[in-house]
Amino acid sequence: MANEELEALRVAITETDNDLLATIAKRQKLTHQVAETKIKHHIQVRDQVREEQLLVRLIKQGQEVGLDPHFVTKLFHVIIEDSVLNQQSLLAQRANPEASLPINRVAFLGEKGSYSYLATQKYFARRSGELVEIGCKSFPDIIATVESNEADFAVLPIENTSSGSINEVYDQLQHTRLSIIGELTHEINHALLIHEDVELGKIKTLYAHPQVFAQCSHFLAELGNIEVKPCDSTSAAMLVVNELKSPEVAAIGSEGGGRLYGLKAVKSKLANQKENHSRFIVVARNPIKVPLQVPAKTTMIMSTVQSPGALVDALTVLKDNDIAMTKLESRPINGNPWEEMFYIDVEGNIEDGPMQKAVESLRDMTRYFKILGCYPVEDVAPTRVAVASSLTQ
Ligand SMILES: C=C(O[C@@H]1C=C(C(=O)O)C=C[C@H]1O)C(=O)O
Repeated sequence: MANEELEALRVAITETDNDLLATIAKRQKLTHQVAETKIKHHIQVRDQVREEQLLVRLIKQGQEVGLDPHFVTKLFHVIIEDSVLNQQSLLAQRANPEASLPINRVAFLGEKGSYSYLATQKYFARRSGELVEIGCKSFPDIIATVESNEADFAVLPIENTSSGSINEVYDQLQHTRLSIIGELTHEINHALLIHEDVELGKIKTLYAHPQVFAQCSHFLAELGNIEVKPCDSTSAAMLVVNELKSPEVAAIGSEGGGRLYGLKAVKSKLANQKENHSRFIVVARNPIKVPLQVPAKTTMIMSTVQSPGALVDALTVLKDNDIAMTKLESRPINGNPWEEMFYIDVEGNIEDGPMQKAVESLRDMTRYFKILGCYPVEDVAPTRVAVASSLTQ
């Protein structure tokens, strides 16, 4: 009897969920039309005034039907983020028809289940065309695969909130002819993964990528006397544990990835930082044009002349042109001891006037200067509304 009652309610919930999906799909189609209109009339994709107005109205209307303002705000932040990213992606694809391929061959580190694999899936979900995944063993292999035209794109992790910059990838960028055409941030939730058929006993050996060990150093210190074995990728670590089927071994990787290898997660959130995210870049053989209606970022590398204040002078050029720097990184130059290559991320489109002026000055005053790429910003900062005040309106 209780079961029948529950079943009937669940049928009604299923129907409501289906209606919700249909409504969200309808909204998405409308925002697609909005993007077409913005292309035609050269209007900026993001309109935070409009977002604020709609959030205030929805919070109020939600409250009238008994919905918590925080819930409504959170829900619509997700919906708006998706809408903005889809519109940006459409504009970028229209501006670069030659880069919109029927088949996207994408190189990444590891195999199915690695974090790079998950990031690849996420980035290419918004692009048209079929996805062909090409798993690689190392960062140089990934770059070579795109340079030799065996792949069209590569997805590479560049920095992580727990372990910082991924130097190996920065070093690869110094020598490649490839351009950065996109970026994305992906949550990295490290879990302890063991084979499904074994009981969690005394783990003696842990398999993972060296980056993972770096991000989980506090957890490893707690574990004490355990042998850590570095692998080429998190998916390679999962494969080893799957094959060994021993209660004494475990891998660290994503829970979803582990499932693909018959592994279960027995502990999660293992990284030193609670908020553990990685930023990935997407590279291709040719640069792309970013429409001026889309927020853009530009990455450049340079080595300055060896005189006091040379780096300060270079950074002053950015300041004088009102260009905001979002990241500054330095790496040694191979073969030139004690000389540094600076990697600079700035907000701005390479086709914008102030950016062109700054680039011209930087080319003149540095020993080496190269633009690594200009690409759409994937980070959609949520529009904040004062929840309490909107309720009193
Ligand atoms: C859909 C639009 O584009 C963006 C997305 C919005 C949304 O999904 O509601 C609102 C404003 C814009 O930032 C729009 O301009 O109306």
